[in-house]
Amino acid sequence: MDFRNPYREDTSIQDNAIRETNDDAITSKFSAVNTGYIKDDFVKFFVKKPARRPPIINRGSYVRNKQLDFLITKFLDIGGSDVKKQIVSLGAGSDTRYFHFKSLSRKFYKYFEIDYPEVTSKKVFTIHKHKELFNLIGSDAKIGKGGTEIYASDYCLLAGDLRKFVEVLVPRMESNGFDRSIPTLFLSECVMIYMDPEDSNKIVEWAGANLISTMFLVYEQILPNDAFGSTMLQNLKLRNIELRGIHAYPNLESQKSRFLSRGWSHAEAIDINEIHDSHIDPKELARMSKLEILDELEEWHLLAAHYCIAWAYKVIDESQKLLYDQVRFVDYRKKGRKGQSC
Ligand SMILES: C[S@@+](CC[C@H](N)C(=O)[O-])C[C@H]1O[C@@H](n2cnc3c(N)ncnc32)[C@H](O)[C@@H]1O
Repeated sequence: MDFRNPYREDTSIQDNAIRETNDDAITSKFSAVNTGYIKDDFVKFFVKKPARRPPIINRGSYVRNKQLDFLITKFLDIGGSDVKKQIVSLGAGSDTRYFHFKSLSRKFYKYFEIDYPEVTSKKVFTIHKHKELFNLIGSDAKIGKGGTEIYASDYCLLAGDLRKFVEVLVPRMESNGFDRSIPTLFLSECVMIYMDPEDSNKIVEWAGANLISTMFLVYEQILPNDAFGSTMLQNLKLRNIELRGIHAYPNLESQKSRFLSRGWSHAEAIDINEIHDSHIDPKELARMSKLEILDELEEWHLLAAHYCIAWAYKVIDESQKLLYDQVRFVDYRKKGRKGQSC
């Protein structure tokens, strides 16, 4: 008799498929780096099979990376760069942001990265293999848990399942220096969208309830119900990937209310079209137009409408609100208008 639970097997097939999305993410970033859209000296170490992506994907990667980096930099600047701050990158995969920021001499009290052990073991291997990466972490770095984790003075890579964030991962972060009393940024870049909302909500609720000063930054898909959105879901389903969170947070309003309904102080959400058209420096747009031609404009607008960046902050001390209100994009349209009226 076969006692295997078919549903459990199904879950592990889906979990595997979700882990594989990490390869897509890093391949796309590498394509954008190689084509000249973004600068990052570390992505190359993590790519298994380099592939050139079409112009709309490269442009999307540019907007995503540039603007997430911009908001993270704004967070790190709150109160001055000497104020201790920590970052928790949920489902960090092969993300190279820690290395990129460190190479720019950015300081963190601690940068935590969390992913499944199947993913972190590969990251540990790559970091250990390349001195360009290992040297940035520092000579005191230790590898643990069977080669799936790294503990260093300002970096901590942990292996675990985000569905057990509060019960398992918070104690593990705390035994590795996580400090509830300092400003903390949570980053979910194409991660919570793969989780059941009951599980991802617990992370948002825990952060809002237990930290004195915190910011959450989300990049993920929206608009599942129009023609483009349902084709996107069908295509992913063929690869056993389900966007479990998209129906709970299907648009910009719900992306904001995910935080506001849980007592967060402030939330914003903008789609990639709006960011591209209003918040990217026109000089950068001109530079990109020389890299390659973006002639599939209709497809670009559709794609860009289906991804958003949302961010929220929660502070106990009201006076901190003024500091967090500075975490916002530059509005180049307003800048232009101001310039014309002078
Ligand atoms: C699309 S990749 C994004 C990686 C990275 N955030 C980036 O943008 O480059 C999604 C990542 O989330 C991780 N992930 C998804 N669900 C997770 C869970 N329940 N626990 C731990 N990691 C998870 C996957 O393993 C994968 O590495």
